Amino acid sequence: MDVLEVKSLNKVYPGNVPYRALNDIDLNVAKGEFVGIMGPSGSGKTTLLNVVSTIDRPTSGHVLLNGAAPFRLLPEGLARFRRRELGFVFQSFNLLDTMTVVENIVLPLTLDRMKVDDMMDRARQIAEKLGITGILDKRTYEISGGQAQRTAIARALIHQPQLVLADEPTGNLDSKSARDVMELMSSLNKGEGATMLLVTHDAMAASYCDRVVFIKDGRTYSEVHCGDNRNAFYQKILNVLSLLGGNGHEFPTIRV
Ligand SMILES: Nc1ncnc2c1ncn2[C@@H]1O[C@H](COP(=O)(O)OP(=O)(O)OP(=O)(O)O)[C@@H](O)[C@H]1O
Repeated sequence: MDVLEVKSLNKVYPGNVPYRALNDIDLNVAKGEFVGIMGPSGSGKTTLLNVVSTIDRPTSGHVLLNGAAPFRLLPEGLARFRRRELGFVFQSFNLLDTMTVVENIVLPLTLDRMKVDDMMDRARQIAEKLGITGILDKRTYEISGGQAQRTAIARALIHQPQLVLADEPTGNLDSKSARDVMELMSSLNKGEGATMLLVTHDAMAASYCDRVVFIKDGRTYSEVHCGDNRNAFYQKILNVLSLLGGNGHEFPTIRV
C-alpha cells in the first residue's frame, strides 16, 4: 500500500476573488520512496505540503496516509495523528532555543511520555547516524546551520514516522552544508526506509530524490525519475525547470 495517496485534490482559498491554488492533483508516494516537489514560485507547493501535512484542509479530494483519512478525525485525534505519523523538517530549522540539541531531538517522544532512558538510547542512535553526537548537550545558538538542520532531521525521524515532510530544508544553508544534509537525508531514506516528501527550489537537493514531480499553476506538469545516474537526473531536472519558465529570481538556489 502507498504511504501517501492524494486523489483529485483541490484547494481554493476563499476571498473576494477566490483563488484555486491546487487543481485536481493526484500524487502517490510508495513506502520507502523519496519524492521531490518542484515548481515556480506561487505554483502551489507549500499549499500541497500543508494539505498533505494536515495543517490545512482541502476544498475537495482525498488525502490518505497509510490508508487512513486524517481529515475525518476530530481536532485532538488529528493533532495526535500528525505528531505520531508525520515528521517535519523546515527551512528555518524550528528548533526550540531554550533547549539543548538532545532535548530538541527527543521532543516527539516526550509528548508520548516514553521512558527517559529509552528516549536517550534512541537519541544517541539517530545522532550517530547524523554525525551530531558531539553536540548533543549544546544549546541551539552554539551550533552551525548545518548542525541545526541535522538536529531537526533527527527530531523528524526519532519517532519513526510514516512520512517525513521537508519544506526547503537546504534553503538556509551554504552549498557544502546543503549537500551534507541531502546526503544524510538520502542515506536515512535508503538505510532506514524512511519515506520522504521534499519541497525545494534547489535542483541539487532535488537530485537526491528517486523522483521529482513538477507543478505549475496548481496542476501536475511533469515528472522525472532518477534511474541509476544522479548527474543525468540533475540535468533532467534543470531541463524541466527551464521549460517551466522559471527565471533566476524564482529558482535562486540552483547550483552547478
Ligand atoms: N492563505 C492564502 N490565501 C489566499 N491565497 C493564498 C494563500 N496561501 C497561498 N495563496 C496563493 O496560492 C498560490 C500558491 O501558493 P503557495 O505558497 O502554495 O506557492 P509555492 O509554490 O509554495 O510558492 P513559493 O515557492 O513562492 O513558496 C499563490 O498564488 C498564493 O498567492
